[in-house]
Amino acid sequence: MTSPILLAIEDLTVSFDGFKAVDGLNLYVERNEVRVVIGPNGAGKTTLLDLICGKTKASAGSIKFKDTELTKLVEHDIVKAGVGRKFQTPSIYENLSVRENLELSYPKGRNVFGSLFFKVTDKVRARVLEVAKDIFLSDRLDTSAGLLSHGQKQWLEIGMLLIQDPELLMLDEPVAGMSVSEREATAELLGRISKNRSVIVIEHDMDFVKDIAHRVTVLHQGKLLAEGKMDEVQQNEKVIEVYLGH
Ligand SMILES: Nc1ncnc2c1ncn2[C@@H]1O[C@H](COP(=O)(O)OP(=O)(O)OP(=O)(O)O)[C@@H](O)[C@H]1O
Repeated sequence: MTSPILLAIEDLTVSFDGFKAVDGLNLYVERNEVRVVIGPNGAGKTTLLDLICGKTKASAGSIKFKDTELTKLVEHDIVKAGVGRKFQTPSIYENLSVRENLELSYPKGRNVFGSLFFKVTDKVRARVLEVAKDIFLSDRLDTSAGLLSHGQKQWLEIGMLLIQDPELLMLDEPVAGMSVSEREATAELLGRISKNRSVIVIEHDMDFVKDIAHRVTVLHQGKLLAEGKMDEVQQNEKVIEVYLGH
């Protein structure tokens, strides 16, 4: 039987000049789960995502993704293993169209021959249309990405990850700067895409967290402060003291 746990983090620690940004952390994310990580500034949330995607190397501990130990892999092998990461600022190609951005992100576009020899096959075209629909950009396929609204750019970047079909998708403050209706659409999008993948989201907007989280992990000073359903976490006195009460 397949394990319900997709990502198992154990005793994870990273020190920067003796300062532990993540300190002995244990975290387990299930398949098809939307996990939101919250906590005050400097709690170690971004560093945690950096560790999972290989941008930062762990000082100690383990990050198991299915049967693969990620701490031993370099960033692009972690992507190939099925982990996608979206940073806070969109990294789309502004002068290319939405369609071209999605085509370039299709996994074969980055094979041994590089994108130069990449052929846009019917299969790729079909997948681009499917993803564009998922991210509400079907009618913007030929628009230059630079002309999209801030929210649409964020969606495009999510689409550029989705087209690679990652089993784990990590998003750092995906709704920052979005309008209310864009936030609602993004919540619906995350609910839909987590039907067949897990999603880890760092977020400060508590209304949005309530909308999307299956479970919430609260970090404080690099350590796990609390974990559970949103309503449990919201009533936790330690969480109110260090974060929600502020
Ligand atoms: N490469 C680095 N070198 C030194 N210190 C670092 C490095 N990366 C992060 N830190 C420190 O680690 C701590 C945790 O930072 P991190 O960005 O992970 O916090 P965060 O929870 O994401 O905060 P925020 O909500 O402000 O984004 C901070 O004190 C930060 O200054």
